[in-house]
Amino acid sequence: MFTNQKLPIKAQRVTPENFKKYGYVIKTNNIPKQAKNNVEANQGTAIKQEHLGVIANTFSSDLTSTLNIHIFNCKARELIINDTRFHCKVMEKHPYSSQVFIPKTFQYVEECYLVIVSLENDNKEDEENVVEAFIFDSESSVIYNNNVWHSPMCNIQPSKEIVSFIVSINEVENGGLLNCVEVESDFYVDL
Ligand SMILES: NC(=O)N[C@@H](O)C(=O)O
Repeated sequence: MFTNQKLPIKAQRVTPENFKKYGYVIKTNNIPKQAKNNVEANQGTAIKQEHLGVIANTFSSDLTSTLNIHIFNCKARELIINDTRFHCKVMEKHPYSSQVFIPKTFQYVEECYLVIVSLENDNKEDEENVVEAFIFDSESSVIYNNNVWHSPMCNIQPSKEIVSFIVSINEVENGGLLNCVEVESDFYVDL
């Protein structure tokens, strides 16, 4: 799975295109003038940018799942080698729900958080996953598709202040592994 990565993974700046196979990137705080998904709303008092992402719910219909809202107040993560390298020790996934993280900071932060992802592979447990890492600014939200492996949220902002994220995810009460599967990992990401 994630304990035999040969070299540190080099993080890249995220775009909707390079992140597409893992989920969605939603840029807030900018109203693209000619975006194809702009529509007028609220009797002309708002510009709606619609269909920017999907929060999937693939729980079995015989389970009661709820689309919950949480806030994760994420502390700055420890970075080594002059704040350039992150040691990823845990990966997790939500088998039956997407998960969205919407950051809130008091000012723009170019390198705000690190998203480390990997697609579920159908091969054996002992085969290494392909992992990619992306740097998000503080005006970009992330939606992880269900069953996409990801590191627990990783605040890398240089000021070392807490970054609060509004988080939404479908969950089954006391669902345990139905809601979240965690595995040990041991690899490095270079910012
Ligand atoms: N993704 C993340 O940071 N953590 C959550 O999935 C969680 O439920 O802990």
